[in-house]
Amino acid sequence: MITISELQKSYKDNTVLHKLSIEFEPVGIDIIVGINGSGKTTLLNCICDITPFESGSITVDSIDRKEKEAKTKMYYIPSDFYLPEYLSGKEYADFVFSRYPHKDRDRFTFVIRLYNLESALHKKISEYSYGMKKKLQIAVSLALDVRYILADEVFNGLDYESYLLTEYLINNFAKSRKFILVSHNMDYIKRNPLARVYLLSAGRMELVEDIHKIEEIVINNGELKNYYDEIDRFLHDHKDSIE
Ligand SMILES: Nc1ncnc2c1ncn2[C@@H]1O[C@H](COP(=O)(O)OP(=O)(O)OP(=O)(O)O)[C@@H](O)[C@H]1O
Repeated sequence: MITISELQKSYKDNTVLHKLSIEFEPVGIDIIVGINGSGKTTLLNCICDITPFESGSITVDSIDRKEKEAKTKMYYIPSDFYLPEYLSGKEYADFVFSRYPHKDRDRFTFVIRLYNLESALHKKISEYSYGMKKKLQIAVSLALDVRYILADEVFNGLDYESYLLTEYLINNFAKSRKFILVSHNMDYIKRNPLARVYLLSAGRMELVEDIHKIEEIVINNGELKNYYDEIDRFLHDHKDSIE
């Protein structure tokens, strides 16, 4: 279980996470939604010890997140990732695998084949498209025997077939591990009612009991309602020149 307790994180005077407490169970899929800038990436970065925080604690299966043992229980696929472009896909995978005690190379080969990346594996990452880089990272993550896979907008950049394939992989691999996904993909959220959905807002997280209310919550929590009203007023007051 990943246990976050009273997590407080600010950037200068901008408090992003405010005494946030949450527990992520060790299997299944948890999805974090929230408006832009609500702190979703910051939260994942705090869990993976990429970003320091002022107070509170984060443990991974009761081990402090800073311990090596905690880090080898997690793998993180960030939304903005910088892969070493001078390596081939295979060299990159081997590099990641060397840092984790337990992995299954057959699983890696299997997922790479599903993604049609076998021949690309020997090419330099600099020749990969964004979607190919994403698939490489997903294949690496699924090959690792890690309990927790954290991913920021994992479906971005995938074509529709690859998206459906990735959804199927995640749903099935989640039977024995945990995926913590930051996603704005409402299609995915609606298609996977067993996933738990959390809304991050004003520095805190709450479970969304009824996912059909997400749109309503986002509209009311953010500026969207005001923007809708502004658009209506603007179109009422300004004649559209195309008419
Ligand atoms: N390195 C940083 N220095 C200063 N402020 C930062 C830094 N990183 C993030 N922030 C601020 O922290 C807040 C949360 O940012 P974060 O990227 O965690 O949000 P997010 O929910 O992931 O947003 P998005 O949906 O746009 O990806 C924002 O106000 C952002 O401007």
